[in-house]
Amino acid sequence: MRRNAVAVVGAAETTELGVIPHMSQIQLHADAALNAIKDAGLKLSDIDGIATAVETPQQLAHYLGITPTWVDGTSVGGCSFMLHVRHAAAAIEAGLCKTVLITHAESGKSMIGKLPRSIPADSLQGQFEAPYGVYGPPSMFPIPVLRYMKTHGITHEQIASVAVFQREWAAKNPRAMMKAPITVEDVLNSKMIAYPFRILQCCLVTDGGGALILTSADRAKDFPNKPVYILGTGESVETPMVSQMETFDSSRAFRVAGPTAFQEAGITHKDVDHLMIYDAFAHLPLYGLGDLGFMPHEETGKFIADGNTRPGGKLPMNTNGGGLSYMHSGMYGMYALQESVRQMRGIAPAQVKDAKISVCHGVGGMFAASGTVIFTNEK
Ligand SMILES: CC(=O)CC(=O)SCCNC(=O)CCNC(=O)[C@H](O)C(C)(C)COP(=O)(O)OP(=O)(O)OC[C@H]1O[C@@H](n2cnc3c(N)ncnc32)[C@H](O)[C@@H]1OP(=O)(O)O
Repeated sequence: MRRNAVAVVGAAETTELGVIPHMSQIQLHADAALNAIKDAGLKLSDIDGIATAVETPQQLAHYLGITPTWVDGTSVGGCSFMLHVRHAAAAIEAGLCKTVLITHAESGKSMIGKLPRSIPADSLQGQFEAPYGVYGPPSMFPIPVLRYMKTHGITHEQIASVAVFQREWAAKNPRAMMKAPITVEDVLNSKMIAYPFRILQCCLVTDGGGALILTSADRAKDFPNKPVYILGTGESVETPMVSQMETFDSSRAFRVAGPTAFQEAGITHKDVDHLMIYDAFAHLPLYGLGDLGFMPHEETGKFIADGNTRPGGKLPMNTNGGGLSYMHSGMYGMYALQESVRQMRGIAPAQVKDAKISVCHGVGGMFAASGTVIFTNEK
């Protein structure tokens, strides 16, 4: 895909975030979508492409009353929206549509208009993992981490520091759910959820959503906001079963998606001003830093614990507070995309000064899938 050929011209979250029991999931979708369309200065009828996961494109088109010429219902968990950006950019470049709405929302906390997730008995996970008690993220995600720690010499304190520094970012963000300062000791003394993860190392369960509007860069100058260009993208999948990962020391999907995006963008790691690494649980930024090639895995824990990703650090990461402190199950990867776009527009609550390149990396279905988008505000 050509660099900078497609731009984000609209971006918005739901009006409220957190606990929203008076809105159903599809209403949250519509709220995010209408806010993004307004942000782009468009009308609903201008949208000719829809990408969405969890709710299907047809449900969303019906609810919004539009008839798109291009749809994408790719649903690979939390990074679906990174893949939607990649697919939408390709579709716009190919002339299949002009203006794409990517939207995601969930009533993750209030469960209004949403069925609880279940693992089908006839799926691979249902047959070979769930019967052994590995059921759902808090019991699946922690399995590889002990092997990761042992192989790469990572300590519990280093992983706890991810939560501590993200809370520092969250304290600067009025919309973050959790803002009170925490220490490494607080994290390691908080309620045990699934060893080794304590509650402060697990993402929040919330209601909310967000949406993006993409169009060709040639048209982007006609929109009210500073365009944010798509410099590079990558995607991959490995396996839905944590027991079948090639290795616990690394994610194969990360190692494909991340470098593909860097290669497409034509940048090196030194060019990155701002980084979002999807943090459903506190260890994921370590895997991301290693697998995306920022540094060897052995150095990731020390790099974070030394404060390099905290406010004022040399690689600002998860600057809205991330899934651990901003909000998570509700927006999934959309919270990371929204923050990358805000940073590139220069309007983030904790704005990184002069940031020109933002890398946004997502994970889906535990380590099953991965998507990376590299944004820039310079054409
Ligand atoms: C799907 C993909 O593709 C990839 C992914 O993203 S997977 C991730 C999907 N999301 C998850 O798995 C969510 C993980 N988190 C959780 O399940 C829950 O937060 C949890 C099990 C960790 C805690 O739930 P719980 O024990 O029922 O806590 P709960 O009784 O709701 O709250 C107790 C207190 O802790 C707080 N709290 C709850 N979760 C918290 C969290 N994650 N971090 C910090 N504080 C939290 C609450 O605000 C509450 O505080 P008050 O007492 O002051 O009101």
